[in-house]
Amino acid sequence: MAQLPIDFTDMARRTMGEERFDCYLKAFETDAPVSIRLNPEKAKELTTDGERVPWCRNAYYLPQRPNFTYDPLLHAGCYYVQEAGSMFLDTVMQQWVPDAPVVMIDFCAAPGGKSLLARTALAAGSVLFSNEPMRNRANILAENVEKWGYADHFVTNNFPRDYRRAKMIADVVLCDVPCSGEGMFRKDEATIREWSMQNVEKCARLQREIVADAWSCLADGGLFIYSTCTFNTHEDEENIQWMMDELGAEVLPVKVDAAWNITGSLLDGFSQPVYRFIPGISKGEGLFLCVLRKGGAWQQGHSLKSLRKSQQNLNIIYCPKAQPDMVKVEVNYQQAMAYLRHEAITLGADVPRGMVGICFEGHLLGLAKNIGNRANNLYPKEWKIRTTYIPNEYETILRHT
Ligand SMILES: C[S@@+](CC[C@H](N)C(=O)[O-])C[C@H]1O[C@@H](n2cnc3c(N)ncnc32)[C@H](O)[C@@H]1O
Repeated sequence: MAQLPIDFTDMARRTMGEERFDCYLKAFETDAPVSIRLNPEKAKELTTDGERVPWCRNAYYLPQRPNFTYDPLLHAGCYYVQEAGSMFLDTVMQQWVPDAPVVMIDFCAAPGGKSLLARTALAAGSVLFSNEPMRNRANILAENVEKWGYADHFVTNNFPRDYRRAKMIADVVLCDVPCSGEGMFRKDEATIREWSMQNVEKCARLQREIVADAWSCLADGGLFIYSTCTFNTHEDEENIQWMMDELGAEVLPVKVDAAWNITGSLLDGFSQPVYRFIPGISKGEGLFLCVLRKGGAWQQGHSLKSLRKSQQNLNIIYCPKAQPDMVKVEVNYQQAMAYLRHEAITLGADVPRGMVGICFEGHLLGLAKNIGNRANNLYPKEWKIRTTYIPNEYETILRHT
């Protein structure tokens, strides 16, 4: 592992305290836990035997990291591989998001883990806009959203200021802001090399810019969820203090279980409820999260009414489409992998010509045009898996209930 920067260890030891910091360092001697979240709309008959992630519905730790690329059910959107700490969002959504149709915007959404979780947790009739300003990352987000397959889930490629200019209004806003990534050090060595005190300060400034634009899109009485995957108080507590002072935000508490070992405020003199998952202390990688509310009375349905007009000014790169009626064809594991590699596949002689849906274990992978002696593969080229090796046997990650 790359050496942790001395400025980081000095600061983290000071803010976390000696005992916590030692637990955190010890975490580097073990691998990061692997966890997945099932899609309740698609994986109805599926489960897995791992230990449950206690703060999130439908979520499990796996005993080891399988090669997910070789599982067609991942590509079918039956589950998503997500770091467990990030799944704390589910507890927050259950406690604070109204059980009524709402508009939600996730301003920094790629690759999409929190957006997919949020879409699953929102009440029917809600609309979620998942935004990502970097085009290549927005395309990955759109792929994940399409595979997850919920109605009323849009992907945009804008900056938060474009939403402000479009006068978009949401009941719930999530800003999982770009950060210095201290919580990812165990999982991703590149974040260690990129870390510097200057970068922490640069991130803290950018985060305030994003938050200010996002805040202007929040309805009166609306909820604002701020999160980072870093531990330093400049990007965390100090930004929350700034939101309270400059934007008039009120911080809301979240009921948590003591067994989750969540760490609260690490800033002297700051006693608002904030929630930190520190590797070695909570079972996951790093997360900082705080829930805030805008003043004023929330009016149900108000934001949905103004949506049509404001969304015209956004760069929507994906909107959900209804699946056309078609014949579904079940394929075996080798055929499924060939299909996902964008190769032509041959279907049975009894399969009718024309557009067919290719399914693995009953789950749709995508479309093909059957022309008789072969089927033209219509799986999106950008999604194709690039592995040349395919295991002979299907190693299942999920099992039927
Ligand atoms: C921590 S990641 C988000 C992870 C995501 N929420 C998830 O759960 O998969 C932060 C994202 O913010 C994006 N970003 C960078 N600059 C931004 C800006 N000015 N406004 C909004 N998002 C930005 C990054 O490209 C990155 O995809």
